Amino acid sequence: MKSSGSGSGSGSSSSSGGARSESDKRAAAPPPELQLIRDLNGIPRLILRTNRGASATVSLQGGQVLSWKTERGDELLFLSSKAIFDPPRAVRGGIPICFPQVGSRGTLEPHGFARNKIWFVEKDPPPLPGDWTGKAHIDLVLKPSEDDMKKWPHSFEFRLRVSLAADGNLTLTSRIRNVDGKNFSFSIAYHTYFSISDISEVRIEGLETLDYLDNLIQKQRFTEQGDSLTFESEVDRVYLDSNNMVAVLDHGKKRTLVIKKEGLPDVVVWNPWERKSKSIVDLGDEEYKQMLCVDGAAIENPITLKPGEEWTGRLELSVLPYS
Ligand SMILES: O=P(O)(O)OC[C@H]1O[C@H](O)[C@H](O)[C@@H](O)[C@@H]1O
Repeated sequence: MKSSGSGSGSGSSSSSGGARSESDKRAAAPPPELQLIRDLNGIPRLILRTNRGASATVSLQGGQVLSWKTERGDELLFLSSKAIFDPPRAVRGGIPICFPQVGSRGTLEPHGFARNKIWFVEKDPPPLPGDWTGKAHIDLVLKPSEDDMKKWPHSFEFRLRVSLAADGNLTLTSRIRNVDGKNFSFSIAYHTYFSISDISEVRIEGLETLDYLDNLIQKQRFTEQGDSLTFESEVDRVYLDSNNMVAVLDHGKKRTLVIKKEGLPDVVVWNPWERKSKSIVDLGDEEYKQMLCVDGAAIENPITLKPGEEWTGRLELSVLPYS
C-alpha cells in the first residue's frame, strides 16, 4: 500500500508574501492520503484522497472501487441504495471487475470469480512503467485459490493499481500475468456504474457506426446507426473495437464523464430499465434512472497469454463540465 507524494514541489519557494498562485498553494499542501476503514462485515476499504479533496474508495472485496468523488464532493459512481454487503457477493454499483469471464460467455459464474474474491494489498509490486508522480495509489493483487483452480485451472497473478491524480482523474491499471506452464485465455470488463441525473437526460458519444452484439437478442450483431446513443428502454450491448475514448454526456448534472482506455477494445453498455430492475434484488425499482453502466472491456476476442507473458489494460475516468 502506498501513497505517492505530489512531486518535488518545484517552484514552491518562489512566493515571497503577496498572493500565492494556485500551483504554489498546491505544492505546499500535504501529500495525498490513504485511509483504511472497514465496512460492516469487517472487509477493509481504502480511501484515496488528493490534496484538493477528490477521493476514491476501494474495497478489498472484489478489488472493487465503490466511490469516486470530485473535490466538490460530487459522487460520480452509482451505488444502489439496496446494495447488499455480504461477501462473497459483489456489491451493486461502483466498478466490479469481471474476470476471467464477462457475462455468461463461458462456463464460470456470471462475470467470473474475481469480483467475488478478497484481494490483497501488495506493498511492493513489480514496477509499473509510466509517470505516477502526484498520484495517490494503491496496489492490489489476486492469485487463484485451490477452489478457483478447480473451476478455472490456470495459474495467474492479477495486479490492480487504483490511482487518483491531483486533478481527480481515476485510473485503474490491470496487469495479468500467466504464471502457469500452459497458455490461457480470458475476458475482462471494468463494469463501471456511473451515477447520472436521469437516464432520459444522458447520451453516449464515441460508439457511433460501431458494430455491437445485442445481449437481449441472442448476442446478434448489429451496426449502430444513430449520432449518439440515448435511452428509451433496456439496453445490454457489447460495442466492438471502439475508439479509446467514449463520453457520457449528462445534461441534467451538467457534466461529461470521459472514459479513456487502453488494451480494452470493447465497450459494454447496460441499463436494465424498469422490468429487469424489479427482478434484481439489490437494485431499487426506480434506480435504473440514476445509473448507467459503460464498461471498458475485452470480450469479443479473449486475450491469450503464453507462460510468463503479461497483459496490461488501463481505464482512465475523468469529468468535465458539460458544454
Ligand atoms: O447482475 P450482474 O451479474 O452484476 O450483471 C449485471 C449486468 O452486467 C452486464 O452489463 C451484462 O451485460 C448484463 O447482461 C448484466 O445483466
